[in-house]
Amino acid sequence: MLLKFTKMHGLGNDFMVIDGVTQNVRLTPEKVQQLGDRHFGVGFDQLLLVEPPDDPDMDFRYRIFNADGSEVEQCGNGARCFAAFVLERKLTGSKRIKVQTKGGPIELRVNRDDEITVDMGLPKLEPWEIPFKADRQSITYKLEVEGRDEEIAVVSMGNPHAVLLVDDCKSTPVERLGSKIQRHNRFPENCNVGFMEVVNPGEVNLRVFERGVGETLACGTGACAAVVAGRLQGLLEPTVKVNLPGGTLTITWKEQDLPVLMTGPTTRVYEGHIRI
Ligand SMILES: N[C@@H](CCC[C@H](N)C(=O)O)C(=O)O
Repeated sequence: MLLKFTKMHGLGNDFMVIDGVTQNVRLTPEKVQQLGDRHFGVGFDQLLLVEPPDDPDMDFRYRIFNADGSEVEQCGNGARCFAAFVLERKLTGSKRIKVQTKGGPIELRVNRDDEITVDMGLPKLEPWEIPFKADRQSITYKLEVEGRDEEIAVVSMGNPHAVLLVDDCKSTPVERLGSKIQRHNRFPENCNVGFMEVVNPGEVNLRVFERGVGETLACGTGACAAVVAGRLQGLLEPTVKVNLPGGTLTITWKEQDLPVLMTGPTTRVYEGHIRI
């Protein structure tokens, strides 16, 4: 079968986006891995599949696969690309798009063609919701890594995140620490690990070691989780500029019972087709 796709990115977090509304697409984890291979396939951090919704109140179903073939609950940068994709392909004419994901519903708002705000929903903080093994909910937890206690915050943005404060993002051993925390036995479904340096209450630097991929140039849900963790620790203002290696996102989280809003750009790189 000849499969049409679009290659896109959000701040260098790159995606193969497939229209599963007008094409009949069947993917296995092995197929996703082959397509995700940067030498033998298309190459991407995540594959995004647009499908018709199961829920009549929603406009689309948005499925997300990491490059290792695992299907996951949420992808923030992907959500912005998803909105640009469905508009460009005229799968919808609406600039407010309701999307069903494995991690819960989200709403996409298109401000300008190249800048999209996503209502990422409420962050979840109870340990069982992450999931994270702990007796009770707390703002931070001690986690033993390499024989030392690291202080982490845990947040679910639909998908699981650990967030650590660091003095200097650039010199942090993101891959070494990230891979240990990601697979720590207190995270039964593994997690994405963010290393956040607070520049001032309105700006942070962030690097994220993503589950199923490794360090990426940007992680939208990671940026949301970092701002939630920083706000809960009294370090950040309601709106924060999050500088990632691939560029900057604006994250707003005003209050506990309000959703997290993420604003940032999307880029279409090329369109292609591949025999699968
Ligand atoms: N790049 C993403 C997150 C993708 C999913 C993540 N790796 C996971 O396994 O949960 C983003 O922009 O949020």
